Amino acid sequence: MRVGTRGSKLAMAQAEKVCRLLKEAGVDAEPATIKTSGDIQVDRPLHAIKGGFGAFVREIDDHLIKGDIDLAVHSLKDVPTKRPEGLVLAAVLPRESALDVVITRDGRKLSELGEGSIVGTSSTRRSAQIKRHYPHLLTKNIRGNVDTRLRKLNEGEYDAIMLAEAGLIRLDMSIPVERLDPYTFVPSANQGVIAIVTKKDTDAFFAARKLNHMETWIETQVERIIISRLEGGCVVPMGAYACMVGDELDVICEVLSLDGSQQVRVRDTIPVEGYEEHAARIAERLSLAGGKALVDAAKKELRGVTDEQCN
Ligand SMILES: NCc1[nH]cc(CCC(=O)O)c1CC(=O)O
Repeated sequence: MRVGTRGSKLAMAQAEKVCRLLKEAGVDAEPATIKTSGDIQVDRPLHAIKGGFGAFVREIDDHLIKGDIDLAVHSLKDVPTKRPEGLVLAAVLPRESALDVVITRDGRKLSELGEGSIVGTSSTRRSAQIKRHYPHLLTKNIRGNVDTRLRKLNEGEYDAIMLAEAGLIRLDMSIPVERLDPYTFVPSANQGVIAIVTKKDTDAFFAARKLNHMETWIETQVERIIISRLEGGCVVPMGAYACMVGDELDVICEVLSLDGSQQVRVRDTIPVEGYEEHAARIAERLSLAGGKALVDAAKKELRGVTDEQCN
């Protein structure tokens, strides 16, 4: 089985992990790196690349459809909820960490940074959350892989950077971080989860299925139902996090205005049984409480901006 992925260090680490797990399950698998337009045009800002971030996933999907590869490995949060005809989400691996973390040069926490300190992030969700919870801080776009971001932090261009803890874990980087409370800084839907996409009902599909982690599947489906109902896409400041405890799910979701001045959130516990309908109802509550209006306002303001970086 050829396991296709982008050429970034993180993507390759994810594909290697899937290959290792497939082999342990008795399936012969090897990684196949695909250079996407984003990897080729590294010197251009991401928003200048046609299609933005979702384009990477679509390019890999095209190779899957053509049959160049048998399985595609992605970060689930980058995989749009609408899938091309014939392709399916076959499996998700156990969630490593849904949390966002903050890294500073001297180990200070976000709350210890002085007035006007600059936090690097390209996610509209993260910058809206920082503006809301720490209005004295500034946010500034940052691009590049984790190594590049750390270098920019160390060179003093930023006082802090905020990113997904899962990326650091997958790259085996043990650096001191501040782990942010997910009920304050609600993570992006599906953050910290590796996904395997295949053609429907193929040998590759059934092979991938063996790796599926049911608890993570249910949590991430709840999150996907919520974000797809709000139709925010990848760039709107929105978070959704579901955590399964026994036969219940603790769910929190929120939408913010781009400047963080407005925030609508819903938190509730729902039963695992019938989770699809319960998740849809939570989405409806978020929408009616003003979430939909915030999504539409943010989309309008962001018109023309493609998914520069998924939330
Ligand atoms: N938006 C890009 C992206 N897609 C997946 C991850 C991290 C790994 C994950 O969440 O699975 C990242 C980087 C980040 O948000 O810091």
